[in-house]
Amino acid sequence: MMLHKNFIDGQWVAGSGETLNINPSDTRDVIGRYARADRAQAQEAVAAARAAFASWRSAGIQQRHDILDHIGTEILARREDLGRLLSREEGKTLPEGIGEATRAGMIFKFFAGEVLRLDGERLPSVRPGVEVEVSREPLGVVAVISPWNFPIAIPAWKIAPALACGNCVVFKPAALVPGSAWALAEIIAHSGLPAGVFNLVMGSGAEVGETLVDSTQVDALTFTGSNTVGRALAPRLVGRGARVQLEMGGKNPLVVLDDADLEVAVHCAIQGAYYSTGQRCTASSRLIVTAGIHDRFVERLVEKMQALRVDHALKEGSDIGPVVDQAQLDQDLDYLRIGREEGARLVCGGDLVERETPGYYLSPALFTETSNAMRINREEIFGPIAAVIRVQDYEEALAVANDTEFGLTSGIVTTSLKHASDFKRRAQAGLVMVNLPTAGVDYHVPFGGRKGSSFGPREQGGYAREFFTIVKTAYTAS
Ligand SMILES: NC(=O)C1=CN([C@@H]2O[C@H](COP(=O)(O)OP(=O)(O)OC[C@H]3O[C@@H](n4cnc5c(N)ncnc54)[C@H](O)[C@@H]3O)[C@@H](O)[C@H]2O)C=CC1
Ligand SMILES: O=C(O)CCC(=O)C(=O)O
Repeated sequence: MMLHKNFIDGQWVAGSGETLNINPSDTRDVIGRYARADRAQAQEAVAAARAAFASWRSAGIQQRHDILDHIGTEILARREDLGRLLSREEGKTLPEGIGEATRAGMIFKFFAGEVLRLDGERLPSVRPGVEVEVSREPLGVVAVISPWNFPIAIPAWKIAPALACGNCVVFKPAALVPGSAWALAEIIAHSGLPAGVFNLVMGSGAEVGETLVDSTQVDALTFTGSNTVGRALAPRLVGRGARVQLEMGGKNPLVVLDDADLEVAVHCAIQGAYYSTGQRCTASSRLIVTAGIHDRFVERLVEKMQALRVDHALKEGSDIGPVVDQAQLDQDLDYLRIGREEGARLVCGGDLVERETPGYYLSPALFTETSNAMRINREEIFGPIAAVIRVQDYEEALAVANDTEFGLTSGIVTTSLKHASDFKRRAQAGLVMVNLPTAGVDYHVPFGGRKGSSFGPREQGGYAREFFTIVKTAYTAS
């Protein structure tokens, strides 16, 4: 089996060890061998990025555009294969895997266009005879640390804007999903980028991640992952004057009001809570339902949940793939136990399921009779588990929705324009969804949360430039 190497300074290099990635739908299926970088290699990658910066920052915008556009074209041309690899490695279903690969291609295309749109401003000065220009410059070396749940889209929405703005990149993917990261790196490696502008170092957070965080040659870190890790890393970067952007967890509410269209409400709950095995930071884990529709909603939701097919991610007809690995499955099972101990009623699912292939299969679970104070409603579970909270009216629903330390996405299902408009104004979240699932976002508009979910400027869309560039104000006597 071929060893997939790290990519440093334009060269493919073996690491100090190897990682095997395993298919969570069939644990007998070893997908590949991936080089594991150590601290020294992480430092070499940073040094290569630093050395490449001077020329890349001044590379013409046509060259930058063409390279990013080419990467996007390649990803789109290979989206079926990339999607298949992604689904095999991460466990989301094949349509979801191909959808994610497509999104990654679109992201590179979008940021190719952004290269041409990185504008500045020219203003009159308050002093006669002076002109003011405001321009944007790249930061330097950007470290990209990404999680396992979106193995190609999240790296794409960090790497593409970083390069578009003229930065060099050192990319450390999650150890569970090196395959998608390597495939993306291979496409980037063949795109005509000068050596050192993009580097891949696969390895552990403790070794490679920590080295990037503490390297004085790294100017910025863009991180997506757990709240615990993100919160711990941020002060270290800020302390040495580096920039940091964090996207972390969510405990996203979906409010369902009495006047909701029942089918829309159930569709949003199923999509938001259980698709992608609930392993999305945008997942709806709290279903906040007013009393008049509560019983009908629960009954219809359970009916639909029972029809969901949990099976091998690559099998046709699978709605929900496996949980990503044993550790995440243990975490999910722990929360199922905690929910029961807290007095919540498990009305559906939560069972380990046996399929033809040995995998981490868990049936989607629904708790009812829960309160917002319970741990299952306060902590991010990151699995196919949701809880219904019964409320009396819209005001209570809104208060419960906002009563969380997180603030990534917040959804409402209603036919009332008044309540929808009010919710858009008062939901304490970075993203608000009306009659749509809380998960599933566009690639050309800002993405990010409030409170404990995010830190720093938004990702994606034109707003990404706020993080990946630094502003300069120049005064000229005319
Ligand atoms: N909000 C989100 O998008 C995500 C949330 N999670 C949550 O986090 C839990 C654990 O998942 P993990 O993938 O292990 O998340 P994690 O936060 O441990 O890992 C995310 C990334 O950070 C790296 N990392 C870990 N420790 C580091 C350190 N000390 N220094 C630098 N880099 C470090 C990891 O190698 C990975 O690339 C999940 O069960 C879930 O609750 C996980 C993935 C995504
Ligand atoms: O829901 C989406 O489309 C994005 C989710 C996401 O970024 C995440 O789970 O990390």
